[in-house]
Amino acid sequence: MSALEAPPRVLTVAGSDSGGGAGVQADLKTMLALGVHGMSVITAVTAQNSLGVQGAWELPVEAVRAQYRSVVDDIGVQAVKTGMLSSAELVEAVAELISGTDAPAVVDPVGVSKHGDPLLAASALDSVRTKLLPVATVATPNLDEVAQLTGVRVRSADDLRRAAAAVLAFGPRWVLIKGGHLAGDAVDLLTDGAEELVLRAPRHDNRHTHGTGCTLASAIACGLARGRSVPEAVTAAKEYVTGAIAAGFALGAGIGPVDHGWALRRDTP
Ligand SMILES: Nc1ncnc2c1ncn2[C@@H]1O[C@H](COP(=O)(O)OP(=O)(O)OP(=O)(O)O)[C@@H](O)[C@H]1O
Ligand SMILES: Cc1ncc(COP(=O)(O)O)c(N)n1
Repeated sequence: MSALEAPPRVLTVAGSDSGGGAGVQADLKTMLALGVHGMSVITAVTAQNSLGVQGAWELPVEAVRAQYRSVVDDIGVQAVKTGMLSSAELVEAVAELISGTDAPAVVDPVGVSKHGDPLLAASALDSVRTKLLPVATVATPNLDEVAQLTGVRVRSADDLRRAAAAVLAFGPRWVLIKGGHLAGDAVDLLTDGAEELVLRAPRHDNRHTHGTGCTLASAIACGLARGRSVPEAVTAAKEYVTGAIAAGFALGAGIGPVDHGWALRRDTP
């Protein structure tokens, strides 16, 4: 890239995590580490730290729409990533904005935080199923989100295919079922119903995993913005998040963040 050439642009539509480990903060750090220009539409502000979510405040839908239009109409995007959307009204507004944007969308259907604090109203689940998933290029639910959205409970890696089929029925082009909450290797399944890719990484015995899901989805969006195929982007993103988990560090008294900067330091003695 020459000095005058702009990097690919990626937009996150997500909530703010004051502790800097998940949400918009994780997304922008991932984008910096992966060499794209990161931009944000903030949907909600959370008071959050290593112990949990102490408060959450949603933004008005017109503030979300205005941020999105400001970015897309002037700067333009090569990929969009969504995270915490909080309410049915915001889910539906964001789905409509994405459907009018000519760029791939990675949808992380964030339901609850690692500590079990709700980040999406129960009344918004149906809008996620019927409005948001159909506009996703890739949806990246974890096992709790799969259960909430489809009723399918994954107990072992053998159940991942059934979970993927249930999510694909809502209309995303691809689904990545994240098996990070299972025991043993960290196994995820990517499929579009025809092609299938199993992504396996050794489980790192590290409790500092705050923000894994946000980081993975953002890294996928970075790959798509560079013009990579979905399997290529997901493979590279899995490698990035695995390294970030291996380097996760303690902060505060609870669960610390993954290290978004690990790949930048990889070649530094
Ligand atoms: N201990 C671990 N070691 C290696 N990889 C892991 C570990 N925990 C999770 N992963 C991987 O991290 C990625 C994110 O998966 P996870 O299931 O944690 O998502 P998530 O629950 O949405 O994340 P979060 O809890 O941050 O919202 C997946 O690729 C998963 O396999
Ligand atoms: C604003 C925001 N968005 C997403 C998450 C999910 O991340 P995690 O499950 O690691 O807490 C979060 N905690 N906060």
